[in-house]
Amino acid sequence: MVISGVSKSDSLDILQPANLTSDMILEMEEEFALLRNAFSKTSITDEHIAFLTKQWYISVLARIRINAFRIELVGGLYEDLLSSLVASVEAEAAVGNAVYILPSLYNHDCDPNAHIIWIDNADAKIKALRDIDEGEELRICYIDASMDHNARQEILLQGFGFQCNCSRCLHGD
Ligand SMILES: C[S@@+](CC[C@H](N)C(=O)[O-])C[C@H]1O[C@@H](n2cnc3c(N)ncnc32)[C@H](O)[C@@H]1O
Repeated sequence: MVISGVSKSDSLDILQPANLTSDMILEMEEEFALLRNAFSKTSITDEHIAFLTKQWYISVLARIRINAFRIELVGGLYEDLLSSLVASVEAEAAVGNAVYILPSLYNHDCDPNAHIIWIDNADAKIKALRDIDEGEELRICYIDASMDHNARQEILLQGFGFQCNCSRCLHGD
């Protein structure tokens, strides 16, 4: 999970690539003001909430965005789940977003060997998509892997802030 490090000035870009409208910025500012206001009404001293700056809030939202999973509950056969790769499922199917400690550690691969699934409840389970060698890193796919090389690179860079080092991308596929 990306939880440490100094937030970069481009956090805001990673937060909502391409779609960051002035309304959304306004909404974030309102949420931040609400949060600060809530703290200021408690007996917590200013010194203890000195960390609570707008930049801190934005960096937290950015980290949540990078690490969060869109939960799509799937009932039915285990085998059917293979067809429901993360980003290919319609947004309407999502029941919420969540950050999980362990699943947040999985790196992305455009040819993943594992997939996070939700069956009946919000407990995240990992399903192998093929035989996995001992010691092989488990990697999931953050996006729709059926897109072409350039489209995947762009989404991963703009949306998740990294240049993909998976074998498929390194081979220009
Ligand atoms: C959800 S975290 C995954 C865990 C992260 N590697 C860690 O150690 O905390 C996502 C971050 O991992 C890195 N990452 C994941 N998949 C990657 C990939 N295929 N190529 C390069 N960096 C990747 C990027 O820095 C990305 O922002």
